[in-house]
Amino acid sequence: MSLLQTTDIRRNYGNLPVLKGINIRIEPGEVVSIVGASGAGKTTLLQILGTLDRPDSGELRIDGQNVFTLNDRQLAKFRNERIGFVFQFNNLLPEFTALENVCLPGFIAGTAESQVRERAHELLNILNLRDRTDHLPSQLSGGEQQRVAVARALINQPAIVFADEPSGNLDSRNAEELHQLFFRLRDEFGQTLVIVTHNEHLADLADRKLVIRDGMVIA
Ligand SMILES: Nc1ncnc2c1ncn2[C@@H]1O[C@H](COP(=O)(O)OP(=O)(O)OP(=O)(O)O)[C@@H](O)[C@H]1O
Repeated sequence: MSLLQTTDIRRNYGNLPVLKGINIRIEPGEVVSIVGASGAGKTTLLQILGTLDRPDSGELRIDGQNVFTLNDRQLAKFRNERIGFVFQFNNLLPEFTALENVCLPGFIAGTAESQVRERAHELLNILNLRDRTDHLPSQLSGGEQQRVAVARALINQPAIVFADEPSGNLDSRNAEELHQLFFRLRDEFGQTLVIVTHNEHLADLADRKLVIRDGMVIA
């Protein structure tokens, strides 16, 4: 069974059809890029795949769960436990340290504090942030902040991670480092990732590239 499967997902904004019947499958351990012109519907699709938005019609299964049959509370719990997110602007909480930011989704999930902290340290080590655990976001470089956001996305061992323009705000060296990190997570941990990007190099490095045009997957 695929890790993620959509059936005829449609989404309109008012009378503007933005997604016109999306059918995709994503297999465990794949890095899939989503590309397409501005306004093609990439972010709208990613928001729906990440269960942050509901489609007007169609079905989404993640890890065997038909997610839009869940009510909002059940869906929020599913999202917290099974899905990780990395956004262009990392949304780290400015008054919390790197370690605390990484721990937060683990605490929300109700996992034992000692277990969450242990895993957060482990992730920060893996992401080469061992010396940055007690820094506030403002005391970190853009690349470091984004790696903290990746650690936060991984704290609950999600089935899948969605990233929307994750390197859009980074210089080319930091962007390249972040891209290498995504592939390391795939290779070392079998992590599944779906990445919306305008970065052609990253899009081409992915195991598979989905091209969205005018609300449809054309390749
Ligand atoms: N909340 C909203 N209300 C109304 N229209 C919206 C809303 N969000 C997106 N749209 C419209 O839906 C279409 C698709 O937007 P979306 O953000 O998904 O495109 P995109 O492919 O991610 O573009 P970009 O590469 O510029 O980020 C656009 O025409 C956009 O104006």
